[in-house]
Amino acid sequence: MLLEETLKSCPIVKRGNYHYFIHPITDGVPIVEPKLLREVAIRIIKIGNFEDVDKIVTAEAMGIPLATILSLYTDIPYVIMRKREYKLPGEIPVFQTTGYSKGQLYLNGINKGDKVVIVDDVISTGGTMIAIIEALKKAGAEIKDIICVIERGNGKKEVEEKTGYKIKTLVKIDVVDGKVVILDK
Ligand SMILES: O=P(O)(O)OC[C@H]1O[C@H](OP(=O)(O)OP(=O)(O)O)[C@H](O)[C@@H]1O
Ligand SMILES: Nc1nc2[nH]cnc2c(=O)[nH]1
Repeated sequence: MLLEETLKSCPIVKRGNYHYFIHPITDGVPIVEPKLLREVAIRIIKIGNFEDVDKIVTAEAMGIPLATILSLYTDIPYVIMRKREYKLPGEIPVFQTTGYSKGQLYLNGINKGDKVVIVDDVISTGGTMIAIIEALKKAGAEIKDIICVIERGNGKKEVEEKTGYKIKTLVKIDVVDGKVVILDK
């Protein structure tokens, strides 16, 4: 499949000590082909539980194209957790750490009792997913499903153990000797 094929040949750069892979779905770089975006969206819809869901939730920045195409396919509106504070009433700030960055994420637009599906492009350390789940719990949302396109490292397992939520992914990878390798899930 195109996702796996394109991952195997994608470039790796160092961000501090972190070996960061660069791929159209996770970076928008160098170019996003519609057939790849479509494949990924259809695969997410096949494994995800979008029935009776009020809102899709994602995090800035690279969850946005995914949430957009999923919203168009499912007719479910979406909410972006932004890195910028808007100071709207009820805005929920949470702390986000990744393998290479630290910052805040801000949740708006979720009402108590909303049924939500979380989508993101990649789960690595799991720091971002912990922040998203924390914000949604504070907002009183009901998390119906969590889907990330790519998993690497132990983050998925750690988040599952810590939060009790199951996280679905399309592909598991590792970065070995400057290359992406596809792992069995
Ligand atoms: O599991 P983690 O270690 O937290 O990594 C996963 C996060 O890293 C990327 O976001 P990033 O904050 O780099 O923002 P970007 O989407 O703007 O690249 C990606 O979109 C995930 O949200
Ligand atoms: N593009 C990209 N996004 C990430 N988010 C967390 N880790 C990574 C990575 O290695 N590459």
